[in-house]
Amino acid sequence: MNTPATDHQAAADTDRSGGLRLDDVTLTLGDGDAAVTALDHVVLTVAPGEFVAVVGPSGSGKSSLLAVAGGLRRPASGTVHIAGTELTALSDKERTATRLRHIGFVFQQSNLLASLTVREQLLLPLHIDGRLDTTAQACADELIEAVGLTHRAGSRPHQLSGGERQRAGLARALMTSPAVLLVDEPTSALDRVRSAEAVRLIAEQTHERGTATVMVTHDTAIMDAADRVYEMVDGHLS
Ligand SMILES: Nc1ncnc2c1ncn2[C@@H]1O[C@H](COP(=O)(O)OP(=O)(O)OP(=O)(O)O)[C@@H](O)[C@H]1O
Repeated sequence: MNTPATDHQAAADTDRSGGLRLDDVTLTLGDGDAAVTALDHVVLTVAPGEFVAVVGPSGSGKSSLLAVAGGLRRPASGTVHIAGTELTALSDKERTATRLRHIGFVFQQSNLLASLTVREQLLLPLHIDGRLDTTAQACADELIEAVGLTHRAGSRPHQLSGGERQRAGLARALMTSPAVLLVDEPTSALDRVRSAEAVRLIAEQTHERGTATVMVTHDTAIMDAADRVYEMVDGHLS
């Protein structure tokens, strides 16, 4: 596979052979009597091009799982590997650099910047990084087309529907051609039909671009598109 997104990222020399691996990961939040075991000896491997869904009720540890997998939180014990790199062995600075380069996040709220158009949202990180060349622009246009927003490329978030904002958030997350894509409850703002569409699009992009994707959700109705489904209960993954 050789998409413009991967071409563009060639310089980043991501080792995609690794995907995502969590080994015996435990996370405790809070102190003393208020301490909660948010992740309890979690083991999870997601291969490149694989779409894994994690389903669980509120408070079961889904957001904690994404925070640890994405290097936003350090686990109390266990290891996290991303694209062949042990995230848990890195300094804070190295971890941030690895996160920016190799991990894409799609949040519940799409977190788009109000003043920017869809196309500008995708190009902003490269602009800041001084890497805004024609390849980057072609990559942005290709991703915008892939998520069906070409006709909305010049629109700002307030001019978009909830589903369109989600799709813009997905395109933005894919812009760095991440090895790992972490998706938090992509459908909370959407109706049934739009939810199914959003999840199908994530599955399609995962398979096409070879990302190792984890989607957490409490919505059991949207799991059909996933290659594997896990259940999270009280920090346990099974
Ligand atoms: N800062 C904190 N201090 C103490 N406990 C916390 C803290 N943050 C979260 N928790 C607890 O950790 C557990 C896991 O929380 P987490 O947010 O990962 O669950 P979740 O499955 O994502 O929930 P939701 O679906 O409601 O977002 C919960 O019991 C929660 O109350």
